This record gives sequence, structure tokens and C-alpha cells, in this order.
Amino acid sequence: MQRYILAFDQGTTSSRSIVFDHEGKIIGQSQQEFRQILPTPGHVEHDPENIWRSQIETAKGAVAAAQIDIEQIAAIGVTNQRETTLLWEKATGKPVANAIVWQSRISTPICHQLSHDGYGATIRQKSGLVIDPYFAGTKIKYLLDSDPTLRRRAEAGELCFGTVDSFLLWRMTGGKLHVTDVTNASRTMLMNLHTLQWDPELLEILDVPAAILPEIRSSSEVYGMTDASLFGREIPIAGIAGDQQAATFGQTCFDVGSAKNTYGTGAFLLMNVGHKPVESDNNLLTTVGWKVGDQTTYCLEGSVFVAGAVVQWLRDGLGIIENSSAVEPLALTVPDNGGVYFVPAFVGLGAPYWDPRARGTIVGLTRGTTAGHIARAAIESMAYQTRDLVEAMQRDAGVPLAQLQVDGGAAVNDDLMQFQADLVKTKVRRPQVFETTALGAAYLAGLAVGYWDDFEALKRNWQLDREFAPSADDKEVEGLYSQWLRAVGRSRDWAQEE
Ligand SMILES: Nc1ncnc2c1ncn2[C@@H]1O[C@H](COP(=O)(O)OP(=O)(O)O)[C@@H](O)[C@H]1O
Ligand SMILES: O=P(O)(O)OC[C@H](O)CO
Repeated sequence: MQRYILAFDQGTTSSRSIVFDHEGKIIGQSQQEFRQILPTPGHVEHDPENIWRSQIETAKGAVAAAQIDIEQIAAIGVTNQRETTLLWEKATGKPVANAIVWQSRISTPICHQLSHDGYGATIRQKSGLVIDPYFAGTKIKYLLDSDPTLRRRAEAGELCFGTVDSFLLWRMTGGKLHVTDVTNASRTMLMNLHTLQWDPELLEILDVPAAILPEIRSSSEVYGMTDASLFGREIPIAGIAGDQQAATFGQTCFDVGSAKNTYGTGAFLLMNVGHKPVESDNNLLTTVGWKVGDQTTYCLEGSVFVAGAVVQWLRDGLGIIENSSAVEPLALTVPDNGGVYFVPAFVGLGAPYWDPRARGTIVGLTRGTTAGHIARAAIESMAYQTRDLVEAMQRDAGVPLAQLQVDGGAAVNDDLMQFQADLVKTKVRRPQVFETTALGAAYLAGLAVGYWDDFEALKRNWQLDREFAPSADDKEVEGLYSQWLRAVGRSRDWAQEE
């Protein structure tokens, strides 16, 4: 009987599930967008039931699309939008609040207080993170501080906290497992990067009761079985990783210095730095890449909050395109950006600026500006933000990037990829399967159940789709980039606290 691996990829804007074969090829897939809840500017929520339902429906859809029997699934790997924070009742599995999404700035005042109280150095040294509302820790604190009943119930051990992976595993196993993996835990601001355990001092600083936390496990092991009622039989759940770490694994960035950039809702550049955490001198994050067996691999990460989402805004907010791919012909109606720069700081700026008060800015408008220029500036913003990350990464590494492997929904855009290569002055390489996030989760699960033997077997599956080589004039590129930096300056420190 032919066997396959099923990957759950629970993303920010959609849930998808993909069935992979032994060559890492897609056999069947299914995807569902779900509702973004935007209660106030800068705050984003998801309905946990939407997350759960869409994920399970797509899992069944992917198996149906693959035209295989559920018996043929050897294991399930789970990957997820990271940092998004959920609280649910231990007794019933019922969420007690909407999920607070990673993009949400709701805990900005808590972050200001932490910085003011001088916790920055301790938090960075222990968790590898900077103080920013992005991470789960201050989101938990926000939820517990805003409702004394929740805090009391949390302290009494009646509630569970989890990132999306934990919530899915809890539900998939009928409440038997409350676990997470090291990569997701490394985004909470509560895990000590050196011990890979919850850190008592960080818990105290953030006022988080230990009773609500899941157990931290590796990224590749059999955590447990799905409840038989879900798919008609028990299936081993054998891989978990945050989506950006999973993409790095799916891109087989196993060598120190290898790096990938994912262009999804946001953009996330991760570079493998080996088996010891490396602290950034340039405002990047230190994070766990994966833990397989006893070996932990660490990464440096640059996180950009709005990348592909800027195209969604052109579609849903501004209404100048009907669908995402229509941005390409619109941008090609003009020969260049016409001096227009678009800093999509809708929810502040992430790395390397870490400015929760920055807001979206379009500068350089003239009477001659058209929708084409805005579209072009929007696309270019993904490449400029990536250049900001590459600059920081290269300064930390002390050497230029040898190449950049790319993936994610917006990496389909050839013009963007060419502009990216010109701007970072290195080869940009796109693999044939650029659902690398799901692929990484499949690889982690497949390794745990012996579906794949080792990392070398995974490496052999990586196939090039297209390589983009830098070809632009250096002086021209530097001129454009220095204008971008001026535009970033205009976007900063704009929003005022209520
Ligand atoms: N042709 C395109 N050019 C630029 N961006 C695109 C294009 N097609 C899709 N996108 C963007 O890619 C993103 C979707 O990527 P995906 O990897 O599915 O995201 P996520 O996992 O964050 O939900 C959307 O934000 C969408 O606007
Ligand atoms: O869902 P994505 O692909 O936008 O990824 C979100 C990141 O995990 C946030 O840190």
C-alpha cells in the first residue's frame, strides 16, 4: 500500500492541508480562507472555532482530492501561524476569548511598561526576542489583566493557553494532549532559549501562571494519536513547527548560513546559525529552528508584519484590483515607481525597526501618480522590507548571503522576485514546490515515523523552479533604496496611544 504524509498548515488568512508523497510532491490539497476580525485599528482576532473547522474540513478535502484512502496516511504534521494566542477551558475545550492574532498591537501599553521597567536585556538574553506586542507573552497578560475571572480561573488551573498548534492538538486528540513544540514556544517570550523550558523569571515578569502552559516537546516525534472519531481511525501526529521554521526546514536549509524568505501575509527571513543560539546585534530575533532527536538548530529571524497583505489591502481596502494576481498587470502599466514609496506599516513595523507606533504611509504622490504606481510601490515594498532584513542579517553574519531561497503566496510574482534579486544583489531561487511550509511539517512528521530516513533524503527532493540573478545597475539600486529608507522615516512613531 502506497503511503503519504498529511500536513496541516494553519495560516493567518487561510487554513490548508496538503498530502505529500515520498518525493515531497503534492498529491492533493484543499484550502479555505477564514474571517479576519478587526475590532479596532491595529487589533486583529480570529474565531478559534473558525480555525478548527476550516482546518479539519481542508484535511478531509485534501485526502479526497488526493483520491486516497485515509488508511494510507502514515502520519500528520502540523504547522501554524505563530504567536497567535488562545485560551480555552480545560474541562470543555471551549475557547474563553477570540484568538489574539500575532499582528495585533493590543498589548502595546504592556510592552511600554516592560521597557520602562528595564526588562529589555533580560528578555532578550533569555528568550532571544525584543519587547514587542508581536509575541504571545504580552497577549496572555493582556487577556488575563482585562478580566479578573479569567486570571482567577487561570491560577486555579482551569484554563489552557496555547498557540494554534497546541489548540489543534488538544482538539485532534479529544483533549488528551496539551503540548507545543520548541519552535512555537520560542515565540512566547516565556521560554528560555538555552534550557528549552518555561523560564520562571519570565513567567513572573509577564505575570503568567505556569498552570496554563503546555508541555514543550521536540518538533519531530509521535506526540499522540488523533481521536478515532475525527477521521474514522487513529493517525499518529508526529511533527509540529511554527510556519516560518517549517518553511526553513521544507527548504532544507540544513547548512549553517543557508537562508529562506517567505512572502505570505508577512515576510519572514530565517537563517540557520547552527546548534547554539546567536544573539543579534542588529535587531533580529534569535529563535529555535527545529529540534529533531536531541539536536536543536537555531536561527536568526527578521520578521516583517505586512508583505502579501499589502496586495490584499489593494484588493479589499482600496478596491483597485479584483484579485491578487491582478496586481501584476496593473504594476506593469507604469515603467517604474514614479518616485512613489509605500511603507505598509499597517500594524507598526517589525524587524529591524520594532516600532509599534509606525503606520502605513504612501509618499511621493504627484498629479501624475496613477493606480499603477501605487500597485508598483506596494509590490516593491515587499522587496525593500526584505532588503532591510538582509542588511541586518549580513551585518550579524559578517558575510554576504550566498543565495536566498524563496517561497510563499507572493513568491509567484516573477517581477517581484527579479526586483528582489536586484535589490539584495544575490541569487534568488524558487523551488518547484513552494508550499514549503506544509512540506516542512510533513518532513518533520515523516522523519519521526521512518517515512524518510534522514536529512539527506529530504535534500534530494529540493528541485529548482526558477533562479533570478541580479542584473540592475548598482548606483540606481542604491538610489532607490536610500529613498525607501527616507520613506520609512516618515512612517515612524505616528500612532498615538489612547
Ligand atoms: N501575484 C501576486 N503578487 C503579489 N502578491 C500576491 C500574489 N498572489 C498572492 N499574493 C499574496 O500572497 C499572500 C498569500 O500568501 P500565503 O503564503 O498563502 O499567505 P499566508 O500563509 O500568510 O496566509 C496574500 O497576502 C496575497 O495578497
Ligand atoms: O500565516 P503566515 O504565513 O502569515 O505566518 C505568520 C507568522 O507565523 C507570524 O509570525
